[in-house]
Amino acid sequence: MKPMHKKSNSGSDKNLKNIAGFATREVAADAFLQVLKSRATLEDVLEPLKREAGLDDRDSALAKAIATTALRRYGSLKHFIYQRLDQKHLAFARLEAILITAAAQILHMDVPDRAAVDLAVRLARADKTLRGFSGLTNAVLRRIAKERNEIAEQDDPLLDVPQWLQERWLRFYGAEKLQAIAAGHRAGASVDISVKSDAAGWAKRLDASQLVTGSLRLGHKTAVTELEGFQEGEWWIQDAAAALPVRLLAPVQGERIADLCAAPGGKTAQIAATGAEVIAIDRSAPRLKRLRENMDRLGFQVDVRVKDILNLEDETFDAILLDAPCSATGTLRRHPEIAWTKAEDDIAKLVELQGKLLEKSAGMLKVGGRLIYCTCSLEAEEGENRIEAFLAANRNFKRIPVTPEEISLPDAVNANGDMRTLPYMDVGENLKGLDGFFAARLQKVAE
Ligand SMILES: C[S@@+](CC[C@H](N)C(=O)[O-])C[C@H]1O[C@@H](n2cnc3c(N)ncnc32)[C@H](O)[C@@H]1O
Repeated sequence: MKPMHKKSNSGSDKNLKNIAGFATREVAADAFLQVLKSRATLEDVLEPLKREAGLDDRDSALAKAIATTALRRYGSLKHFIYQRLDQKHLAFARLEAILITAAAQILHMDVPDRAAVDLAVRLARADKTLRGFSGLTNAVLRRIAKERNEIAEQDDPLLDVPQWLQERWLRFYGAEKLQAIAAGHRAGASVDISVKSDAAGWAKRLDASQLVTGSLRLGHKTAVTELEGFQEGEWWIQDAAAALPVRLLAPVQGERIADLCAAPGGKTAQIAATGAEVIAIDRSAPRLKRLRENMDRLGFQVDVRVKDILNLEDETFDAILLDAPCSATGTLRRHPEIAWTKAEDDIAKLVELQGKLLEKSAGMLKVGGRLIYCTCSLEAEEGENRIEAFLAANRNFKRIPVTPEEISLPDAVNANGDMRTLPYMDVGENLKGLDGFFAARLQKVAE
């Protein structure tokens, strides 16, 4: 759904707004609200809001951090705010957004309580509809600040997981893993990178840690575009888990490999780096534009095609990577809004599409060829069950089990030999967390 670009209901009181930090808080609260209302991504709604408000880079980064924290902690912040209100439901969603984004700053960010409370009160007073709630805003937020220790004692990562996701993860993973997944999502995500070569050398040059899986992890917040090797195309940003499916594919120089659902191209780059010929296909022209820019920076030659996979003409490949569209519930660490913008119904629709894409991919593979199917979802229907159903219906395919040694993550291989990473897993000494990914490796054994 398209994000709304509705103007906030602000009044014209210049004195209220003319204070440092007001515009940043307004952008954060409105972005939070628009994400929930439009079921859009935070990135999509933030851009126009930041531009309209004329925020500089520093304020843009703060607005993004506030909105991200508020979305990551939405369930618990709402819980603790309503505990301190007489009513069960606030009639105005924008008031709730102001309270939640302010509570996020008070409880989870390095923002002075006074600034967070004062700016929230100003936001309420500057909005004609909410003017009468400025006293309530002040009282609730002051209580949140005063009772932070009590709140911390009652806090539980499960509060930030919607009920429908909790039920699914409890069924599939059990109570202990459910709790660990919820904690993993709260921890957020670092910036991981994949390098063309010399991982140890780049770890030193970038002051990064080398993960057991081979990716590098940045421990600092320097803008990546300013780091050594970025402009020169020596490396690219890619979550440690997202880098594993191509490791399982193990492309060989000279092979013709189809990268299906390729954009924006993290996996395309990995395949191209091996010297294999890559045909990168995706139906989204804007996302493929980003893929082309990425490949240009990295200096990789890739055959890029804007096409719906389901409408591809007959053509065969030595190997195929199918990174299917999915609910992306494995990426809540970096996109916390997904917990609140996706619904259970979405999964059934995606599962149907994944099944069709798998069947289509199977038809385009030569006999003896490898097929990697992967999704960044934690849902069994989009991973384990999808592959079981496919293998049951396609006797000409067999699984080539993944071994723990291949990916250096002993806990990330299930009993069937499929890869299943979870957001809380250890990826090195004192290094935790990667996206939740599923990957299966199949081989076509007969026509
Ligand atoms: C998980 S993302 C791919 C991420 C990418 N492989 C990477 O590593 O950067 C899924 C992609 O599938 C594409 N897609 C969804 N349905 C498609 C279809 N029927 N045909 C082609 N591409 C499709 C979307 O445009 C999206 O870019």
